[in-house]
Amino acid sequence: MTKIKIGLFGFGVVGQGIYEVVRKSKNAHAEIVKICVRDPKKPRKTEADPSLFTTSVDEILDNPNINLVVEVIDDARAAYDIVKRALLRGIPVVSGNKTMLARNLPELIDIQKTRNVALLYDASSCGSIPVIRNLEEYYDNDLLLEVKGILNGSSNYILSRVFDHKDSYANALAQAQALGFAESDPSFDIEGYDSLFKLVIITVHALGTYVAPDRIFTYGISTIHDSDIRYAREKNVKIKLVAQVVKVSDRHFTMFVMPEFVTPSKYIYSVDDEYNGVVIRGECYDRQFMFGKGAGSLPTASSILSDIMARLNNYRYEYKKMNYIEKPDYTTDITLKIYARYKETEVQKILNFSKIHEQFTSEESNYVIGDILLSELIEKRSQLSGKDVFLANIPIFFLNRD
Ligand SMILES: NC(=O)C1=CN([C@@H]2O[C@H](COP(=O)(O)OP(=O)(O)OC[C@H]3O[C@@H](n4cnc5c(N)ncnc54)[C@H](OP(=O)(O)O)[C@@H]3O)[C@@H](O)[C@H]2O)C=CC1
Ligand SMILES: N[C@@H](CC=O)C(=O)O
Repeated sequence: MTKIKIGLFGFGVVGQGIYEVVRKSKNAHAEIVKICVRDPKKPRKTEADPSLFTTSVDEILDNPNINLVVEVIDDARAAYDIVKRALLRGIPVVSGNKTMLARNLPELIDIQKTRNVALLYDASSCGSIPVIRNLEEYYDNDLLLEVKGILNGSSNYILSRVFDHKDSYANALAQAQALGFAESDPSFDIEGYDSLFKLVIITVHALGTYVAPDRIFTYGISTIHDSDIRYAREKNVKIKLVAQVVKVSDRHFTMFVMPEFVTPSKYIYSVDDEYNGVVIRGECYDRQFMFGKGAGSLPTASSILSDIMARLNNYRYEYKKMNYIEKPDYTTDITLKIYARYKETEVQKILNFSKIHEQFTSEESNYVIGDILLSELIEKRSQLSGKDVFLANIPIFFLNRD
């Protein structure tokens, strides 16, 4: 069996976890031979031989002994450059970088095909949960109707702390950062972009279709207010940041990321802290549920280790669903029922609701519950930025056969 010789990019939260799990694993037949970082002198929790460190990308890419690149850096542009160069040289890559992947997947898929080289990235979506390989291999048919869930550990950790432990939002965010769950720029977590990037990747493996991130409605949790939490408690629901890709008819699917009111009967209601939960719904089997740690050093590293081991058997994604004869098209022409809470901003002057179900005004805050087109939300998204508006989806069942 060929030993895997790894050139590792990044030695932060995830990189150090990889170093630990590779050392622990007796059957990995893998060894980290070089580690590229920004600052080799930086003090780190995990001790590694100083001679392993470099700041030179070429020192890894030009090393003929290295037969696998593992990329876990927090700079998406630099990551794109490293991963593309490695693949073009025929060096297989394992990456956990969802920002880089979601922005560049079509090109990276093309390079994998033309250069006959593998890029694996299960750790990029839902940390330790093997969601990508399952969607790619097990759900390799067109019975899949929906993939929906909590894809971001940090925002879920914050919501759990605020909701269940009455912690302050700022404190909970600081904890998510200290525990290594949050992105270097935590606005990616709390504004929903991290969930969005994961959803883009998941959709490629669920339905065989790439939708560029800027075409997808994304709303985060940063504007959540005590009154939203009170409202949810009164209704006996929890607020979760939910990402979903759903077939709305035989010919169309939709996708979006936004907070959602979740009732106790739903699997994701009990997904707390940094855990993620993914519900997969299909034509003949109703629902299946995957649950596990979505962020953190060792959980993420264990997923990277699984991809490293998969390379021992030359595993690669085949993107079979991209070649399906009939694939559903992306639509934003669907109606959602949403809760919009605001104080100063006159939401109804910005958002055009097709139907109002409920309205409430008070000195502290106001809300409206109404029906609205997803396309309208996308069009008006920029007008809501920086405003005192919190949105939450009130789920409805979509599938109408056409
Ligand atoms: N944290 C988590 O739970 C998860 C993270 N991920 C993803 O993994 C990646 C890494 O995350 P995480 O470990 O948390 O981030 P950290 O900030 O902890 O570590 C980032 C590492 O990248 C290195 N780095 C940054 N830019 C460069 C560059 N241009 N060349 C070489 N090295 C560079 C840094 O070097 P230096 O140390 O010298 O500054 C650091 O070692 C991100 O893409 C993230 O989205 C995925 C799943 C879970
Ligand atoms: N910041 C991410 C890390 C894992 O992907 C998260 O909180 O889920």
